[in-house]
Amino acid sequence: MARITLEDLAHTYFDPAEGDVEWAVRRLDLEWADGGAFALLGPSGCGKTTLLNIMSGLLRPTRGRILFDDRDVTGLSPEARNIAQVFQFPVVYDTMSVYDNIAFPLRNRGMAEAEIAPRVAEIAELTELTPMLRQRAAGLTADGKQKISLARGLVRPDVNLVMFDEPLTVIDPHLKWVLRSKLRELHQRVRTTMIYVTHDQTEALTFADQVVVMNAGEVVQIGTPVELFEQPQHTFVGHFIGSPGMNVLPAKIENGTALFGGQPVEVANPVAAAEGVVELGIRPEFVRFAPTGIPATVTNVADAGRYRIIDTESRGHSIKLLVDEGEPIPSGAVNLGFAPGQTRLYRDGWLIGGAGR
Ligand SMILES: Nc1ncnc2c1ncn2[C@@H]1O[C@H](COP(=O)(O)OP(=O)(O)OP(=O)(O)O)[C@@H](O)[C@H]1O
Repeated sequence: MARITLEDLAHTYFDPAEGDVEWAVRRLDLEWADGGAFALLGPSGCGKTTLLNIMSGLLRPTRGRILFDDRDVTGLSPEARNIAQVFQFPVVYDTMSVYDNIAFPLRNRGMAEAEIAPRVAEIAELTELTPMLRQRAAGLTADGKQKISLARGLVRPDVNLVMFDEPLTVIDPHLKWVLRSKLRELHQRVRTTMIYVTHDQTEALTFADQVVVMNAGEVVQIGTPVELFEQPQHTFVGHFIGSPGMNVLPAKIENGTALFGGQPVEVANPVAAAEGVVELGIRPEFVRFAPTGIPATVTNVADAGRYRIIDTESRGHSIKLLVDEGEPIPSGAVNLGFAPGQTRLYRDGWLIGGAGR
């Protein structure tokens, strides 16, 4: 196990000497605590795989250093870093048995057969492979083969880090749910530093204690699932996490007061020192129908099981809110109230007075 530090890291696939090049990962300082369960979450193309390959040693960063505890590993090969990686698609030896596939990384490191057997048995149990241990891997379904990859990634007790790169892509939906909880349970048992890379918020939020959210080559927030939900430091986080995501509305600050459509709105973050055009963020969970407030019109009602998602329009802007099952929904002209403790202002995407900028 190790604490992983990324120091002043940046990467471009182009020649930086050419000047104004595109950066796949922009300047980054990040520490992954020893033994933590992390997720790296962001949309396609935001730089997750680039960062993962830099940490595993497949890619040398254009700038910066990678430390495992206090050891600089920037120039070390993947093998020398002693990490395990599970990829999106199964990597298995078809001609070997399931048992031999799982035992492979242990044999490779010279572990005695007497020690290998209980370790393989334990990991096979966790990944539900026990009944197939004697079968040849070739006979398994895509699900089964990916479970072997997961088991192989998890079997070595001495690794510095286990990285999962969208590992559940080929797994069927029911098993996905089972494996997600199993991975979390497994982390709690072994406490190896684990990083789970995904674009799926449910996978990230179920697995991780700390989620690192990336957008456009940049880390926009690191936080617990609750922090990301309750205190988004960037409008991207508000919008990307949550279903539906945070409402982001144009607003202004005049004489220390936040205004939406010219109407004063009470907000949670300090805005007295700011002035001018900003964005107002409020999650649908914290918008209510109210006797007075922001005038709006209901445009759509969608049933989402225990609650409904209401679309409204106010001064040409869409505002969503959630209403519990059984609660009445007014029609025609309505008024909306924003919970003041959950209404925040952002400038250029970043929370005003927040930690980001
Ligand atoms: N070999 C490459 N050459 C040039 N540009 C690349 C290369 N690999 C990635 N990129 C670019 O770097 C940026 C980050 O890509 P990266 O694959 O790291 O993102 P990602 O978040 O992992 O996306 P995905 O989930 O789709 O794999 C993107 O703009 C991508 O087009």
